[in-house]
This record gives sequence, C-alpha cells and structure tokens, in this order.
Amino acid sequence: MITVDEALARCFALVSPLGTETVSLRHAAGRVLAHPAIARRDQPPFAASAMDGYALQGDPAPGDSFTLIGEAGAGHAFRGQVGPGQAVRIFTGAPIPDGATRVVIQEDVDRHADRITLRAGADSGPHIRPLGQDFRAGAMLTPRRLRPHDLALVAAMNLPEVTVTRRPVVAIIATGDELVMPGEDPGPDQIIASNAFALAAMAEAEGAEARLLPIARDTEAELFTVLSMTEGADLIVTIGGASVGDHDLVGRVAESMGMERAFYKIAMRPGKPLMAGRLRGVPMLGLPGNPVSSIVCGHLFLLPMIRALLGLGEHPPATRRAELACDLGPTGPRSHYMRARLSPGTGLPRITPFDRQDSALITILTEADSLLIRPAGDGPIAAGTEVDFLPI
Ligand SMILES: Nc1nc2c(c(=O)[nH]1)N[C@H]1C(S)=C(S)[C@@H](COP(=O)(O)OP(=O)(O)OC[C@H]3O[C@@H](n4cnc5c(N)ncnc54)[C@H](O)[C@@H]3O)O[C@H]1N2
Ligand code: MOO
Repeated sequence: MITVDEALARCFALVSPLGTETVSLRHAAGRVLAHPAIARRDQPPFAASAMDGYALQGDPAPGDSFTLIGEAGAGHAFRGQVGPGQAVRIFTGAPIPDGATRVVIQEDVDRHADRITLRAGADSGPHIRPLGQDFRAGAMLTPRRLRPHDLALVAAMNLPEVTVTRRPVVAIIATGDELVMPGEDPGPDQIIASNAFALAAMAEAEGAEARLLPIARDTEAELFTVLSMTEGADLIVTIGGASVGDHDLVGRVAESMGMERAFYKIAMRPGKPLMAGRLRGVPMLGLPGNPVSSIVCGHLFLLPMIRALLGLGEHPPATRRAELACDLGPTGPRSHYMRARLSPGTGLPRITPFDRQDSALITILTEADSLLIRPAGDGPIAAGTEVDFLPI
C-alpha cells in the first residue's frame, strides 16, 4: 500500500491541463482563465471627478467666488477651458475640464444663480481620480479561477470574452447488482445508488461537467459496455467493485480493456481499495463503493485532479490546523480521515471527531464539516493537541 501523498502524486502524473475555449463574460464566472486578460484601455480613461460639485482652478480660500461657465456630467464632458475665477458644475464620473485642478463638493459652496462662493471649513479635495489610477492599457489579470469581481475587472478592460480552460468532462459509473436509482422500486436485496450524486455535485462545483452513466451490474460484459460509453471523457470515475470480493470486477475488466494501472490500494482509511490508471488514454479513478470512502476519496483525489485538468496546478487539498477537543487512541497502519465537527476555540478552532466512523454512514457525513487527519502509525493523542483537518 502506498501513502496518500504518493497516490496523489501518481494521480497528478495521469492528468495535464486541458485545451482552451473562448466564452462570453456572462458565462465566465467560475471558469479558469487560461491566458492573461490584457486591458485595452486606461481606467479611468480620463481624469474624472470623484464627487458632485464644482470644478475650478487653484486653491480657493473661504469667501472666494467663481462664475459658472458650463456643466460636465458622466458621459458628457465640458469642452471648454476653465480659467481663474471660473467654475464648471460637475458630477461624479464626469471628465475634469481642461484648466480645472480641483473639485469643490457642492455641500461646501453657496450658490446664487451662476455664482458660487466657497464656505468656511471646506475640505481640501481635490476629488479628482487621475487618468489610469485603477489600471493602464496593457495591465494584466493573470490566470486564475474567475470570481465575480474578476469579471468586473475584465469588463472594465473592455474585453467582452475570455479564454478559459475547457471544462473537464467527468464520466461517473456506479457499479453493483444491489444498486437502483433514487425513485425506483428497490428489490429486497437492493439499496439506492447514492454516491454518484455527491461526486457529480462535487465535480461540478469544482468546474467540471459530470456525466452519470448507467449503473453497471456486476458482470464483466456490463462493466465492459458501460466503460466503453466513456467516449469524450477527460476523467473516468468508477464507484465500487474495487475490493477483493468475487464480484469486485472493475480492475479486472478495466485491465482487460487495456488500463495501465498507476496504483491499487493506499494506506488510507477510508479509501483503502482506491485504484488509478489510464484507460485507452483517459485517466481513470476507481473509488471504493462505501459512500463515505468514495466521497472522502473525491475530496482527496478527484477534486485535485479536476483542478489540475483545469490548469490550476498540482496541489494537495489545503489543510488547516485545529485543537483536538478530546483524547484519541492510536491509529493503525493507514492514515485516518475522521469525520468531525468544528467549534469555535480561543485561538484555533476546536475539532471533535464523531464516535462512529464506519465508512457506510452517510448521516454522519452530513453532520460533519471537516475531516480530522491522523497520520498512519500515530500514537494516542490528548485533548488540546494541534491537528490537521480538511474542511468539507
Ligand atoms: N475481505 C475484505 N473485504 C473488504 C476489504 C478488504 O480489504 N478485505 N476492504 C473493505 C473496504 S475498506 C472497503 S472501502 C470496501 C470497498 O469495496 P468495493 O470498492 O469493492 O465496493 P463494493 O463492495 O462495491 O461496495 C461497498 C459498499 O458500498 C455500497 N455501494 C457501492 N456503490 C454504491 C453507490 N454507488 N451508492 C451507495 N452505496 C454504494 C455497497 O452496496 C456496499 O455496501 O470493501 C471492504 N471489504
Ligand atoms: O477503506 Mo474502506 O474505505 O474503510 O471503507
């Protein structure tokens, strides 16, 4: 059995960033920018007023008066020149007229017809946003996952579309004679296929397109058929049939179809029978069938692989630190990802693992907000010990 780190390194070796496509800004949220977005113009493209008031020249003193010679609004510049003793009525966002060096806010003047007089206590301004103060033409937004405010920047750069990494297509195959789809009438020996729904949602939240293929019964012929339906997938994910039982056929069938195996079995709990490889050129991840095992492996392997396909680099999931809220016994030869809950602490958050850690318990998983990570071969640890966790 290899370690989790070694398994993840081998998973990363199976994937590389996908090609790109161009999408309109309205469809770019959450997509991964593949090339820098380069500003086509300065922002603001002219010195602009930051306030509603009067644009004038110099540094007036209280009691100084100015004659209004025109108006400048956002989208409507005043085309003339402002000279000494003159002012232009101006509104926020309007270009500063030539000759003006400052904007006096309207609260600081008394106005009578076309004359304004500066009051005592006026602020010193200048309330002018210099040309290009936000960014200059040629400025770059570097590749990243596009958040809403990134889209505002790209739009301001006057770019109606962006080049993003293609969404990875993830084909998900549940396997097992015992499975029926939610809403179907299960036989007395059957259960509802649940794992694929979580994994598809996780993959989609990460930016992939998930395709749920038909459930494959535990026969070589049916597994072969469903594995052959993965055309166009960038990643094949199977669920179940990975262990050592007589009906655990996924590895055998995939290998008969030419799968090159990267590894099988890892020193991890839950998730021991994880397998990975390449099937007909497509990376494949064989997840264990137990619901918690498949979902925990989804967090630890599937999501980092999707991020790597998206061009976001090869990074393990980001762990954080917490203070253990109770004593815990030693771990065995596998690192243990314990379902746990966080609560506020004085410094670090406190973390409490659930008493029941059976990898079949979906209800516990829905109560959990974190996986407490215990290294393989760890001795007993006392409440108060600092530990790593993965938010889920
Ligand atoms: N003799 C041994 N038996 C088992 C070992 C072992 O080392 N020696 N490992 C155990 C561990 S650990 C795990 S994890 C499981 C994984 O086995 P498989 O990947 O072959 O999964 P299945 O046997 O197909 O299913 C396990 C369990 O999960 C249920 N299941 C499967 N798919 C789904 C699904 N899509 N939705 C909901 N539930 C699913 C299935 O009905 C079984 O109850 O093997 C242990 N055995
Ligand atoms: O490794 Mo299994 O995943 O404990 O349930």
